Amino acid sequence: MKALERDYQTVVERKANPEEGSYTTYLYNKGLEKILKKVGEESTEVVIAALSQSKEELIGEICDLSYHVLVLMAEKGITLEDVEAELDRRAEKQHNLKAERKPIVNR
Ligand SMILES: N=c1c2ncn([C@@H]3O[C@H](COP(=O)(O)OP(=O)(O)OP(=O)(O)O)[C@@H](O)[C@H]3O)c2ncn1[C@@H]1O[C@H](COP(=O)(O)O)[C@@H](O)[C@H]1O
Repeated sequence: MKALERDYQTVVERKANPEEGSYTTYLYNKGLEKILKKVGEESTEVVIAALSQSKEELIGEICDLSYHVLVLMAEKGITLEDVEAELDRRAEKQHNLKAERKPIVNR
């Protein structure tokens, strides 16, 4: 997804070059615990929105969570390619398992 790639590049850039007034820089300065706290908070807000709010509000909360996960990834040196490689590995594994499955014979 292009927006995720763009935002990931932005948060990585903020790590290399901190900017005054940047929320991302604020998070890095606060450190890992603060980033993890935000990921936890935003996850809970996604759950609440899914249960009781509109689709638009849920999309907003998913965006907040995605952004904070990107900051966590940059903080931990994880790239989008790392995540993509793991997703590909899982898809390949599921594909192979599916090929091995015996068809269910209807009686
Ligand atoms: N996608 C986001 C994004 N989503 C959410 N947020 C910020 O996340 C914060 C979360 O709001 P909260 O009310 O939960 O938190 P808060 O009360 O403001 O602050 P704390 O609880 O963290 O103390 C808000 O201040 C939002 O502005 C984001 N901040 C930045 N981005 C992206 O990151 C880019 C760089 O932003 P800066 O680093 O600010 O230049 C931007 O161009 C955006 O693309």
